[in-house]
Order: sequence, then structure tokens, then C-alpha cells
Amino acid sequence: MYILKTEHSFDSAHFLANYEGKCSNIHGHRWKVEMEIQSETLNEGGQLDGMVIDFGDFKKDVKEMVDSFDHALIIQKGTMREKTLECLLEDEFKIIQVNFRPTAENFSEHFFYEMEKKGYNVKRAVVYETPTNSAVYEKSEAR
Ligand SMILES: Nc1nc2c(c(=O)[nH]1)N=C([C@H](O)[C@H](O)COP(=O)(O)OP(=O)(O)OP(=O)(O)O)CN2
Ligand SMILES: [Zn+2]
Repeated sequence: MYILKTEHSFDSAHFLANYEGKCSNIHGHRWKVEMEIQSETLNEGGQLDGMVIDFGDFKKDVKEMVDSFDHALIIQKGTMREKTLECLLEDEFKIIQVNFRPTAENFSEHFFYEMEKKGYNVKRAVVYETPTNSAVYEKSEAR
């Protein structure tokens, strides 16, 4: 099995609604996303000989996905008053509303399936919220 890995980071703000503690306030992270894809085989012949995929293409897809969250305020839908949201949007802040609580765990699952949608055979997605705290999403082995 061949495994390719690349990473990209984004800087964004979030808060955890219904959380008791400092993370209920708006705060920022440099989120690092590590993406691993897998293949049993390599391309044979031509430009891609000996490669699963060109790192350039893999990196570009991860970057594009991750950059869409860069320099934004990430909000779980329904957790901010409409009036507050309207004001932020009116003032042209970059707001991204997601259907999940913006935790490292949920982001790792989100990025995993976003890459699958792009056609990748994803092994694992890791999201670092801080340099020492990370969450991993991978599919559990079928029993
Ligand atoms: N399992 C999870 N726990 C927490 C998550 C998460 O995504 N998954 N997220 C948070 C908050 O977003 C918070 O920003 C993380 O805070 P903390 O671990 O305290 O990180 P700091 O580096 O800010 O901690 P210091 O001790 O102040 O350096 C909370 N939990
Ligand atoms: Zn946080």
C-alpha cells in the first residue's frame, strides 16, 4: 500500500456554542490539516510513472479546500443571533456557516469527505487546532 501525505494550514476564528469555558468566546487558531491518501498501485509509464498522483495536483486540491476557510469567522449554523450575523455580513466580514460544531474532530471528518468527493481514496485526515492538539478521522475497518 502506498500512502501520500500533504498538509496545508488556515487561520480562522471560531467559537464553541453551548461550551462552558474560554472557547465559548470568539478566538482564533492556525489550523493545520494533514491529508493522507492511499493506493495499492502506481501509475505506469508517461509523466505519472511511479506515482500514485502528482504531488502538485494533490497539494493543489488540499490547498484549495483548506484555503476556502482562511481568514474567516466559522460559525455553526443557528448558534449566533440573526441580528448579529446580519451586521457582520453587512460589514462584509468573511463568515462561513457550517452544519457542525467547529471542533477539530468535526473538521477532520469534513475534510476527509470533501477529499472523497473530489475522487481521492482517503486514508486519514488530521486537523491540528493547536500545535499540540489534533483530531484524526479515518474510516473504521469493516468487521
Ligand atoms: N476534543 C476537543 N476539545 C476541544 C476542542 C476541540 O476541537 N476538540 N476545541 C476547543 C477550543 O476550540 C479551544 O480553542 C482549544 O482550547 P485549549 O485546548 O484550551 O487550547 P489552548 O492552546 O488555547 O490552551 P492553553 O492552555 O490556553 O494554551 C476546546 N476543546
Ligand atoms: Zn478553538
